[in-house]
Amino acid sequence: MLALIHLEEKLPLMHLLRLCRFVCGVVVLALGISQSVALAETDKDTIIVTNSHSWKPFAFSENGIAKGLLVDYWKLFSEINNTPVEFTLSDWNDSLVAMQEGGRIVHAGLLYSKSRDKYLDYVFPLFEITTTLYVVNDSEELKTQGVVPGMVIGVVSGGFEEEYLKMRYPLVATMGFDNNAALIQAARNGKVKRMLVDTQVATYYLLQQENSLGFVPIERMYKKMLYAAVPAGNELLMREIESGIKNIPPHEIDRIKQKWLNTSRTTKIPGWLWPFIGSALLLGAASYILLLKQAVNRKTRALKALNSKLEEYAFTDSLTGLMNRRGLDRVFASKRVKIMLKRGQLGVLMLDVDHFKKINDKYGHLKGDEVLNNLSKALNNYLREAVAISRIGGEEICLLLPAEDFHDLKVIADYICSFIVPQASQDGIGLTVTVSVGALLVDKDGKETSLEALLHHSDRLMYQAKEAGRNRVMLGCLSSQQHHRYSNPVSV
Ligand SMILES: Nc1nc2c(ncn2[C@@H]2O[C@H](COP(=O)(O)OP(=O)(O)OP(=O)(O)O)[C@@H](O)[C@H]2O)c(=O)[nH]1
Repeated sequence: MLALIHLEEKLPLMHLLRLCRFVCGVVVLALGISQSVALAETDKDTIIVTNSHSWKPFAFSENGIAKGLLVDYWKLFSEINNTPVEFTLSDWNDSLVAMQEGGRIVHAGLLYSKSRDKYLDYVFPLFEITTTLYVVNDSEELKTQGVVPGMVIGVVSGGFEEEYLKMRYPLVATMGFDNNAALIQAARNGKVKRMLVDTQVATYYLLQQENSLGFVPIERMYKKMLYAAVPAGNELLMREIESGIKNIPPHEIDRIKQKWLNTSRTTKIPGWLWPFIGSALLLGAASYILLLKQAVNRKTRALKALNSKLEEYAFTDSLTGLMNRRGLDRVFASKRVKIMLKRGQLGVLMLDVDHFKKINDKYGHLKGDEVLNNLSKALNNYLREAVAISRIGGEEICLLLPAEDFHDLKVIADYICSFIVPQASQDGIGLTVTVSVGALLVDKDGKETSLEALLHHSDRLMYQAKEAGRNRVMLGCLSSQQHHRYSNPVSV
């Protein structure tokens, strides 16, 4: 620099310009170097992540691929912090040896112990883990025994379980296995009767087996945190891991825990099962609705039939099957009768069996019933034109018939008395049936057209027929109150 100043003093302006260009070049070069240093800082080196290759569900190797809760955790760490990681899973002891060799290496998760403290710096608590003593399920004695001196307990070599037992139960013998898979296999083969294993690991392994109850947990030994650890003294790596872990959102950690710690055979439902169950439920519901609809329709039809039957019963006389008084009311209210009334074409006939009491007394009540039945059948069979044939009293039958005038009414009444009524007689036992009839022609001039009134007038005519000697017809017209006596040739 002194030399440069010296030059500045001596050289003219041209040289001064050249000097300026040189200084600028030096500055640009310096900037370039500092930039490339900064680039090297962001382009992070790969971190080796180590753990066991048989510690399901925390870390394990399947077909050469690293899997498990801790593997997912460190993959997430890598993604979020843009730091490449590489998994080197091995037997447990080898993973600890690798940590002792140092370098840019992280132990994915392990328990704190004094012996490990010598070569590890623990960074961050990751997950809680419980460790349980398991015994074979076939011995009640083993199940109730607990930990006693001299007993042999299977453990993973170099694992915290081994260290824990030696420290807490120095008189207990341990049988070491390279990894959890080997330990559990030995337990299942009957080589060890007791084993001290992390609860989550045992649950995961045992649930994969057919006979999951081969081993039972008898005592929870401890509950501790799993830590991430770096080789002792590597401050820079420790800080990088610590700040990187803090960047991981808690819900992502929960998701990973959910994925690995809630895994069991019972929850493994194949993907196709849900749509299948959905379709089956839909189909079931649709069939149920259809069946329900059919059942409701069937029941409605049956109910309708029953209702109409009940209705018919309500309008029918139970002895003769003729319509009763209610039935007569219904027919009288019909359009057909209204038209007949309007046109003056309705005949109302009141029939009363003569000396019916005598028939009952002489032949018995049942024979009296039979007479009523036979008379009803004959009326039904031969009076097709009748609008109504109704039994309205004991032996009283009322007929509504079309009749335009007295002549019509006379012809019909004659036909009834001389042809239809005798059908109820039983000549073999000397039972002759005759009736007295009140036959009312409802003239179109007639003002009073209620059924009550018509029955009353026809009844009066019928009683006149009785008074006149029975077995005869008394004709009458409502408007004129004219009565025509008509005698039937048949006599009692
Ligand atoms: N068998 C039978 N008898 C009945 C029934 N309903 C009413 N009677 C009987 O019919 C008889 C009617 O008698 P009455 O009203 O005195 O008249 P009758 O004997 O027919 O004499 P006249 O009507 O005056 O010709 C009574 O004895 C009643 O018990 C019935 O459903 N079945």
